[in-house]
Amino acid sequence: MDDGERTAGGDGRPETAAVRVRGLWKQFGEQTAVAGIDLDLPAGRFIGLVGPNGAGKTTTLSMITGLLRPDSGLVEIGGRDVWRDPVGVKSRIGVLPEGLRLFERLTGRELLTYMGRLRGLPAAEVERRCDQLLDVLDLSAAQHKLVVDYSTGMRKKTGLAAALLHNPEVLFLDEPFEGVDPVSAQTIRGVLERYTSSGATVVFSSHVMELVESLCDWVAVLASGRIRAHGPLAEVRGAAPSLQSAFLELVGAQGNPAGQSLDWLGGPR
Ligand SMILES: Nc1ncnc2c1ncn2[C@@H]1O[C@H](COP(=O)(O)OP(=O)(O)OP(=O)(O)O)[C@@H](O)[C@H]1O
Repeated sequence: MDDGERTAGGDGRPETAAVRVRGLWKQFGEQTAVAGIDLDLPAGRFIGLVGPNGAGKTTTLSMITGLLRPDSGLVEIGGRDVWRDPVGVKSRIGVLPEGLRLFERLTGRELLTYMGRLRGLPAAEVERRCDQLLDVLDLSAAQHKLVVDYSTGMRKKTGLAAALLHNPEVLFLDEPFEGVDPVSAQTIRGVLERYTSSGATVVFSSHVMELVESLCDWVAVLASGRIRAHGPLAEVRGAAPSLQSAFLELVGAQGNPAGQSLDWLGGPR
């Protein structure tokens, strides 16, 4: 796509690219983590970035969101270059990174208030949005507890609230459901579905195919630092019975033959 703005959705929907990636490359010493990615992520979609462990998902998302400088390549969000206009881009995106670090000695409420003020929102608006987010994410009862005492799920939900406070156009989430119980997962899911139904874009990485299949309407499959397939979910799944089977075929996973070398396991003790 030369202008990078209109892309064919593949399911009959003409689409605007929320994120445009060209020739993205990252090397760590001898290890090529991301090997030349070209991708247009359509706006208003629930997008899953899937791939096996070590495929390059976190590295890709970190480069797209301006957290890690690529060796080469271009990333544009809403038509703005992430590395030439970092402030312009960062005001329009929300990020829930992997291994999220929060200020442990603030309460959940204080943390969100701080983030909202950093984003330049007026104090009254921050308070209003904090009330609503804490309520919707079931964090109201814990809002005056220190973050250091929060569980994994509470941390993810706090991170999500912080990423949503300024009402970004695109939300990037690295493994948002990892370590989250089914109740919290359902809550997070509801918030994200509501967010995308208003025309915003969610991009999240995961290796849990069932989750991606049930949430996303558009997927990109990454393996060994390269895009193996991308497009509307139904198109990527093709004739395969599930995204999981399509994924295994795409990433060429023969795997280890079910641990056949573990001849001692389960034998006489
Ligand atoms: N800072 C780093 N230094 C050296 N190698 C790195 C670094 N970050 C990532 N890598 C390597 O780059 C490759 C891609 O890693 P990345 O974390 O992006 O994969 P991933 O798809 O997010 O994996 P996972 O699903 O296991 O989180 C891996 O081989 C990893 O070991």
